[in-house]
Amino acid sequence: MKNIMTCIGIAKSYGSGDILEHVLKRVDLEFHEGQASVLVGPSGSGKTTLLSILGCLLAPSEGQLLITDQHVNFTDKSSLTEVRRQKLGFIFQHAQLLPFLTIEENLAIVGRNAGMMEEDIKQRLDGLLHRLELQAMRYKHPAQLSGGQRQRVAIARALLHRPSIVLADEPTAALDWNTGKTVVELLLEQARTEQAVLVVVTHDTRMLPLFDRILSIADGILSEQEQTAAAENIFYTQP
Ligand SMILES: Nc1ncnc2c1ncn2[C@@H]1O[C@H](COP(=O)(O)OP(=O)(O)OP(=O)(O)O)[C@@H](O)[C@H]1O
Repeated sequence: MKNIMTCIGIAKSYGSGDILEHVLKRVDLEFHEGQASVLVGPSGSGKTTLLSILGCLLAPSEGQLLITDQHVNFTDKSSLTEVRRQKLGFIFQHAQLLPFLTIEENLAIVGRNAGMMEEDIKQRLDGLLHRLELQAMRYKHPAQLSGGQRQRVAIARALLHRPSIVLADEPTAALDWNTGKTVVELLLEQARTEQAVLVVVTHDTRMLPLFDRILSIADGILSEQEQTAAAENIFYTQP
């Protein structure tokens, strides 16, 4: 399996002097194409911090991030924007669609930012709207959609430009369990179809068995749990 993203000795601290907080101590990780990881840990353990570094939104204090064998230069703003537009897709807790644009326009803008041809954008849009059962929403505005429908649009938007990495921060936190599970299943299915690396932060341990690997952060240290053992542990310990 092709290696898409590598963290080498990534550390992150906030503050300075006596109030220096070491949120991530040393993260060494590889992500392979088509691999879906879930990132868990207590509140404040550094999940969003790590996801932000992987998404080239936040510079690490130490270490290197490689995306498709290229070192990410966190001091070069224009190359960071280029990496984000070409290689990354994001999904947040709230879909964060542009309210004054239709669903079609919200999606097309991502393709244009990535430099795709209009014909390619149209074909890609048609395909994703069909796969995510959103055709009827095409000319509607975000406010006319339910929370689950908006998150399905957010999945389409994250995938439109064929990114090699898709990052999702609490994508189901604003949804009920059934809608949230459907959204995560769709996200997993679509990311696997596209052979993209998927990393999802969630507090919902019921989602864990759906993923290929479970990454857990505690006290600044990231560890990987065996999928079967972790899933069994969670099922037996849940109230
Ligand atoms: N910009 C910042 N400046 C200073 N400290 C920060 C900043 N961002 C995060 N932190 C601190 O870093 C720690 C980790 O925060 P982070 O948001 O990454 O955790 P998290 O695991 O995603 O938490 P949650 O599950 O509650 O969303 C917290 O103690 C937080 O207060």
